Amino acid sequence: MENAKSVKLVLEDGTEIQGQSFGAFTSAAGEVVFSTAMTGYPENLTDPSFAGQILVLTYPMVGNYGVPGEELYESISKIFESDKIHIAGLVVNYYSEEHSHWNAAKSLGDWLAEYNIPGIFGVDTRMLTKKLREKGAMLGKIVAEQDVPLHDPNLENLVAQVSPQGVQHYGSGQHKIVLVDCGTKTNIIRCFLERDVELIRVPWDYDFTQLDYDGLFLSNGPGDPKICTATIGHLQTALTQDKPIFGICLGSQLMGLAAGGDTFKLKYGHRSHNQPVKLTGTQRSYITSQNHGFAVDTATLPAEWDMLFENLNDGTCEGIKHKTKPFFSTQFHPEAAGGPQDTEFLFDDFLKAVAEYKKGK
Ligand SMILES: NC(=O)CC[C@H](N)C(=O)O
Repeated sequence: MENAKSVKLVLEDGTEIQGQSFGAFTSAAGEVVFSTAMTGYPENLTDPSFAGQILVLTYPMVGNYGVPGEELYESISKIFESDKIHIAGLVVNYYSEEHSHWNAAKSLGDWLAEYNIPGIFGVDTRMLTKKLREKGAMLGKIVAEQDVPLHDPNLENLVAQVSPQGVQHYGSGQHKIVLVDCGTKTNIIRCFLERDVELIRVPWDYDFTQLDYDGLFLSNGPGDPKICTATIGHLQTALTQDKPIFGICLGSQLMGLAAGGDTFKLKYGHRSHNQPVKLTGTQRSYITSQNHGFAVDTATLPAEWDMLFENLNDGTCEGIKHKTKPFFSTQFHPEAAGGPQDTEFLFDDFLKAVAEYKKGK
């Protein structure tokens, strides 16, 4: 892009990297994390789990396929993972303002500018990623004209910021599922609506234990799971009952905490579309889409819980399950968007458990 203004990326260890501005010419601070996914920026940027984070994309050329226009399906987005961009800033190597794709409606830079989100290009993202891998995810900022202080988004209740205010209903299928929305990706809603489900979407701190439902689902979401004490409290009540429970990503961490286990912050997290996981007790592995900075500490799980999936790169917990009750979770994203859809069958497994629970009632 010609005539782009200069901006810099500053890390908490003092590193300063000069680059050029695209998107909004403004300053922003956050936690700097990297994703090695090769595509999927429309999905990633609108995933509420990225709230507060400055995202570094290691794929060298970004923007080529532009950004699609909005289309609605059952009053939710058909294309994006929520109704706005959630990242705090974007860092890329080569930015392509020029784009070409059958459903592109605008450039990535124009889309970022619409939401007042800064981007910086011309950064050696591989050098930067090596640094983040060695030192761990760091606080950082993109600085345009005005300097801004560093701040740690994980100290804030980000879930409260991205969770909806009220209750919404979708679908008219036979299984009544409560979705606790801690910042859900819309593809989770789409995955349910493609199945035989009536969905009741409730805010993160809503007391769903009072509702009449057949199965409980806990969504993904931003920040440190330990901040969601209200959700953990309601979940503890649900764990004393027998209705099936399924959690994804933050939802998995909340299940681990409610069960009495602990979570910890990974050095630099897992963010990509090709993370291998192994199903416990088998030699079966799956390639999964992931975006998380925290994980359940398997060693702290109570005796009635097991690790369900293990990450084959670093051995960390990628899901848990109760030994006797129909409660399970994945740290990865079976709904994909972006990434491989190989584990979408877990939605069917959950609904099978719901049908069995209803039969046995
Ligand atoms: N995608 C998610 O739900 C992320 C969960 C949590 N915020 C983490 O970073 O680990």
